[in-house]
Amino acid sequence: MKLAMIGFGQAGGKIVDRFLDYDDRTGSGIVRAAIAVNSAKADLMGLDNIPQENRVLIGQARVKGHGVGADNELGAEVAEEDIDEVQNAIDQIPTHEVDAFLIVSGMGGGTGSGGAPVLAKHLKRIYTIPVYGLGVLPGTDEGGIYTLNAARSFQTFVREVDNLLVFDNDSWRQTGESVEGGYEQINEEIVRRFGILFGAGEVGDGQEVAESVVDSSEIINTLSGGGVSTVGYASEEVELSSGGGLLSRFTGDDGGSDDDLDAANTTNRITSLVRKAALGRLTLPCEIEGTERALLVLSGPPEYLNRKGIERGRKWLEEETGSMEVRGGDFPREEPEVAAAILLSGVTNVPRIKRLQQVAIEAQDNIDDIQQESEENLEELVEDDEDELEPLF
Ligand SMILES: Nc1nc2c(ncn2[C@@H]2O[C@H](COP(=O)(O)OP(=O)(O)OP(=O)(O)O)[C@@H](O)[C@H]2O)c(=O)[nH]1
Repeated sequence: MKLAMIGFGQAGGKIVDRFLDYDDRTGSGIVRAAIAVNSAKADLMGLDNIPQENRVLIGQARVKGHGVGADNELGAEVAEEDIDEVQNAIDQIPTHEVDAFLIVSGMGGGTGSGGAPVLAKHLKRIYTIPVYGLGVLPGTDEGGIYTLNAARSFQTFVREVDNLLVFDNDSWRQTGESVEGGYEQINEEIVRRFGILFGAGEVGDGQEVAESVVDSSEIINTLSGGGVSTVGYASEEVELSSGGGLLSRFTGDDGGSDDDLDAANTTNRITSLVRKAALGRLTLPCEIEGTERALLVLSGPPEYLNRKGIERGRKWLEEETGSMEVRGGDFPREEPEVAAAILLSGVTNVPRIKRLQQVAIEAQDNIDDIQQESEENLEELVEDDEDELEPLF
């Protein structure tokens, strides 16, 4: 699947930068275009791979290239004011060659969390291709303002995009390690998981064609219907065999039984990887039961992939999620590992989101209280005034 990626804010820019590096390393060809948007000049300068001409500085008139300092209302305002600058950069992209937009952003800061939903709304008005979001939730130890920004922005972002893929920094830091210390690893995890998913179907010249190919339309169908998505992943190292495939490693006389054993091993490996991926750490931890749609992608050397394994994995996912819309296919790659990536789309039972919604409600209540208080004060003042004025009439 070919994507136009737009990294909004520092986290978004760094992750898109990393996607370009991933594309380079793996030849997966998913990033058709990459743009970084930020209100902080230094963050744009710190990027390695996004071309200079695709780095857009917004809000210069307001914040002079210094960032919005975690003020996400200001982030949204400068995005709205300078949306034409962003559009100018997007105009340079051959959008007819792109299957979807992916707006990547941290939800805790000011620029990305404020600006990403503004851009999503803008793109949806102009283009007919899907606009997806990849939102990164802050660590809970990062402080109230980050949580509050994420709580506010999440609701808006999920409403504006066709689907919001979520990665929760909080559940990914190592114990005792600050989130900042772990960004390198975290970002690698993000590009690996989303890279395999979006990379499926992008079979390059000379690559094996998958037995049951996952193509862009299957990814789009899984993401259609909106809501929030999470991704599971598990992998196992295997030996890359040259030419003769896996069978060449068996030397028994009875070729037939080796064949059976081989197929059974392959099937078992796939089904256990699917379970590990779905029940292990998800990019956004949640109950998988109640998921609306799912997509299973099995990647690895073709001799380690088989239709039976994928079919069993798919059936198991149907039972576990209760969804009747579980798609599956393979993604042959000459890498010494077999990996299962599972996209769970339209997840409903997500404790982290419930907590964030609670924060948003409490913040709203506080605002209501403050407003109510000031209205009461105002009424009192008016009444006092009236009391005072009464004798005059
Ligand atoms: N996964 C990941 N998260 C990051 C990274 N950098 C920052 N974050 C997270 O993103 C949030 C901060 O957002 P940033 O993108 O730095 O902020 P911004 O959108 O540039 O906004 P301002 O700096 O306030 O102008 C925090 O919650 C961090 O945890 C990164 O490289 N990877």
